Parts: sequence; structure tokens; C-alpha cells
Amino acid sequence: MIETQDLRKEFRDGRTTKVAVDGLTLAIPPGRVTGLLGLNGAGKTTTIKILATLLRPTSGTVRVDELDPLRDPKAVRHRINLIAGGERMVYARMTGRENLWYFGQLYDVPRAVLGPRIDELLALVGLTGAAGTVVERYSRGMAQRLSIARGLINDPAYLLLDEPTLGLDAPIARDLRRVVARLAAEGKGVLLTSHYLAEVEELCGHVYVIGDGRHLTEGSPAELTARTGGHRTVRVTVPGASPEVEAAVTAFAARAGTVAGLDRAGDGALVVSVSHPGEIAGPLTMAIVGAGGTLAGLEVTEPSLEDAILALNDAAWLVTA
Ligand SMILES: Nc1ncnc2c1ncn2[C@@H]1O[C@H](COP(=O)(O)OP(=O)(O)OP(=O)(O)O)[C@@H](O)[C@H]1O
Repeated sequence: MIETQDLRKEFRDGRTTKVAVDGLTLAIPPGRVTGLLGLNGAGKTTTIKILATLLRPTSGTVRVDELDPLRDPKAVRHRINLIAGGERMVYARMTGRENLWYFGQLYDVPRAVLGPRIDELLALVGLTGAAGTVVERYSRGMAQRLSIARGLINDPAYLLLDEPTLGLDAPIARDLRRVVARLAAEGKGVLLTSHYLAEVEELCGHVYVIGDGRHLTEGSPAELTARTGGHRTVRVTVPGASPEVEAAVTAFAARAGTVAGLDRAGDGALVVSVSHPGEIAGPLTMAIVGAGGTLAGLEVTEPSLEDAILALNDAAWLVTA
């Protein structure tokens, strides 16, 4: 388990002090993808750099399987690895395989282990065929996949992923997500920051939301969405709807404390759309059927984590403004 307690990082620049991380207490257990979310400048990268032993915290503690990175940096570095999507973390003049040899030797991976591990990792990220090609001839997606393999070369127990799919095409990003999910399923602890909330929603079992370096909230993506009062939208199509149906829908929405969207489709069918935090699909359809309408289609869109985070950030602004 990686645990932080009251982590704080200040950057001093002349007379001004910027508090990038302000009292964060986090847990990153094995076997789960843990998300770290926040707007630009929230303190995500600084936190990850502290966990990766690249920055010293101003105060607070970090423990990696009970080890203190300040006292035992070498042992900690053997347990963790960092992959930052925005940065080129491999050498352009070397081939994929040479890069992995190089980084494996930096981590003191025994030669007998390193050879087979490199083959496995190249296969995992789909670069077996390009292993002998110099990286400057790789596409951006290939270089990023090699960075993932590089991040696994020391077989870390914990993987710190800072925007791993940044700028990648959708199919390549999807492949990477599969790799990340598999690694967590196999027992690795993963910390993920990402601007793609759908990615966080798909992968993370638990998410910390931070703003201005401070803890705002945490929970599973579903819990966060529910807690911030996200609205689910119900869309119902009613062919040949009478004015009574329209009136019944409007009255139902008013009783539920919302407003119904009423549109006519090309074929004259009434398309009703109602947003509400509660379970309203059932009562809405009963109101329609009760007024003599028939249903041709029903679609429920769940509230997204994106809505939840935006709501949280608005709330944080209100508190700090
Ligand atoms: N070396 C530094 N010196 C001074 N200020 C810094 C330094 N590094 C980061 N900061 C500041 O600390 C705050 C947090 O930055 P950080 O990069 O951790 O945020 P982030 O959440 O990763 O943002 P982004 O989503 O834009 O990557 C920002 O206000 C940033 O300007």
C-alpha cells in the first residue's frame, strides 16, 4: 500500500510561496486503479512526483509498503515506477529493445530475468515487431506504448500514471486502458491522473478529487456522481401523442420539480426529455400511459463523472471566493 499523511509541498520563488499540495492524505492499495482528479494546477503532478521520489515534500509523510522514501529511496524506487504521458521518457536514438535493456540495467534487473521480461513487455504493448527499430521512427502512439513497457521494466508493485493517454488516438488509448486494467487485475497498485473523465470512470475503483492542492472529496466514480446530485435524463418517444399526453407530462415534471423538454420528431412523434436526480423513468411512463399515450422508445442517460467534477469545482470556487 502507498499511503500519504498530510502531504504538503510549497514552492518558494523569491518572496512568494506557492502551496501546490496542501494536506493530502491518500491511500493507493495494490490491485486497484486509484484516480487523482482535479483541474489544471490542482497539484496532481506535484503529488505524483513526490510519490515517485522526484520531489521532497515540505511536510507530511509518504510510506510505500511501510518504507519511507526519504530514508530508503532505493528500495522504494524498486517498488514503483512512473509513466508521464506528456513527456518523452525513452531515448529516440535507441531501438525499443535497447531502451528497455538500458532502463532494466538502471534498475539492476538481473540479465537472466531482463531478457525474457523485455520480450514479455514488448508483446504486452504490441511492439514485438518494432523492437529493433529506432524510436525516432516510431509514431507517437508507439513511443507512448514503449514508455509503458519502460514503466514496467522493474516489475513495480505500484505504477504512477500521469496522463498516460495524453494526445493518443482513441484506439491506442483504448489499448492502453486495457493494459492498465489488466495490470491492476493482476495485483498492481495504480495511481492514475487523467483529463479524460470517461477513462477515470472506466478504470478507477476509487477517486480522489483535489482542488488547489486540497482534498475536495473521494469515492467510487458512481458514489461521486450520485453525491454531487448529477441528473439522469430520460428520453421517451410517444407516437401520435395527444394534447392530453403533453399536459400530463408537463404536470408530472412540475410535480417532480423539473421542466419537461417536449419536441416533435420528423414523423410527428412527441419526444419527451426529463432530467432529474431520482428514478423517474417509471413514474414518467405511467403518466404518459395514464393519459392514453403509447411508448415507442425509452432511453436513460446516467449522470457522468464529468458533471460531478464540474459541480464540485463550482462548489469549491464558491467556498474559496
Ligand atoms: N517547480 C515549481 N515552482 C513553482 N510552482 C510550481 C512548480 N511546480 C508546480 N507549481 C505550481 O503548483 C501548482 C500545482 O501544479 P501541478 O503541476 O502539480 O498541477 P496539476 O494538477 O498537475 O496540473 P495540470 O493538470 O495542469 O498538469 C500550480 O499552481 C503550479 O503552477
